[in-house]
Amino acid sequence: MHGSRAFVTDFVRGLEDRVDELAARLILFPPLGYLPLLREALAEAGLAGRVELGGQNLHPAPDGAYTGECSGEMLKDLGASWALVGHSERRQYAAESNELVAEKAAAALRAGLRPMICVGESETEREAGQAVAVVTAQINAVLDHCGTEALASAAVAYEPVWAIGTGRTATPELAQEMHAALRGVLRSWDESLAERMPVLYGGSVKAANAAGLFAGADIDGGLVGGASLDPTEFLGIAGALGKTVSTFELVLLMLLVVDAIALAALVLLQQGRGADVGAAFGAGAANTMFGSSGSASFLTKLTVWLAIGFFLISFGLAWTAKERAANMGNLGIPTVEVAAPEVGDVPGDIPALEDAEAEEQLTPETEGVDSDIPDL
Ligand SMILES: O=C[C@H](O)COP(=O)(O)O
Repeated sequence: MHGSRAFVTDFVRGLEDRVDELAARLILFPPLGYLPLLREALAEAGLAGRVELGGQNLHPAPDGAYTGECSGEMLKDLGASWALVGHSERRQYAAESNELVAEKAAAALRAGLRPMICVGESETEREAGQAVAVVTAQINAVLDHCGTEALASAAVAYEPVWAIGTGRTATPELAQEMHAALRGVLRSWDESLAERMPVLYGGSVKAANAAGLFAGADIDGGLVGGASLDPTEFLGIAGALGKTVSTFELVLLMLLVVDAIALAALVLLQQGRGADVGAAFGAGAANTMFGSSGSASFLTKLTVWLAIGFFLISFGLAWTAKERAANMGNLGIPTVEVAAPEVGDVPGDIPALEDAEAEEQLTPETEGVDSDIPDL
């Protein structure tokens, strides 16, 4: 519950020139009242197709006498394509049960929205060694209610309650361990779904820690709260998911192509050397164009310089590719396809973290700001 009309327009202004270079898929979940304004501002900035929108909550019913509520159908009508379900603050402050969250996920699917299913354990649950069991029950409730086929378009967000808006970020190792456990639960339902379903991490993600978190093999992106209120932070976090080819790289690529063509032409030209080279420029060219020593030495020098240029440009491209790869833990949410439903047993052997280990892995950081406008 952050923001204002002015904030929305300023936020989009802060994004507009810098979104194109990002490889990450971006979804904004504004407070409901600002959804139309944000949609309009994004369209004006030319970002309508680039940034997706989602609702922070929805009612399970499609319509009816539910004062103060908003249905999935209404969110869709307002331009949303996603809906958050089971956010820890909804679970905590609105007492949303696993069953209600599952109904909301089904309502989102019915309305043609993609559910972002939030799961996460409280500090007490973690200290009791129940972290994996809690998130397993949370995700199972949704899978059981909706079925794996319907959930092919969904995403999961693991957001440990103790890390939300507290500045206490899960270490990359702890986050990866929980994500691997979640992936294991998904796999127990459907192997294909487990591979395709994006599992995002949320909980005091910042530009400074995003790359480390996103490097986890099972961490496909972030559900960002407080840090997303600052466009620069937001872009920094999204940038940790990779960037598209920069203008510099494009220029290098073009130079490489021109260099390669020139090099190939010169090599072919010099195949006959001497008189043949001169002949290529017309009668007497060898003595008039390149001096008495002939064109061969000039062409040889040119070839050498082009070859040097070729290697330098190649090294430049290799360096830029390396830099990009270093920041590319993941390219964002992959396209999701419908997977065949196949309900299996839920594994009961996923290890919970020991208390001492969990305590050690809770890393205190600076105070964070709680928010409701996450991104991926
Ligand atoms: O909705 C976002 C998550 O609750 C994370 O929030 P946070 O980044 O402020 O900790």
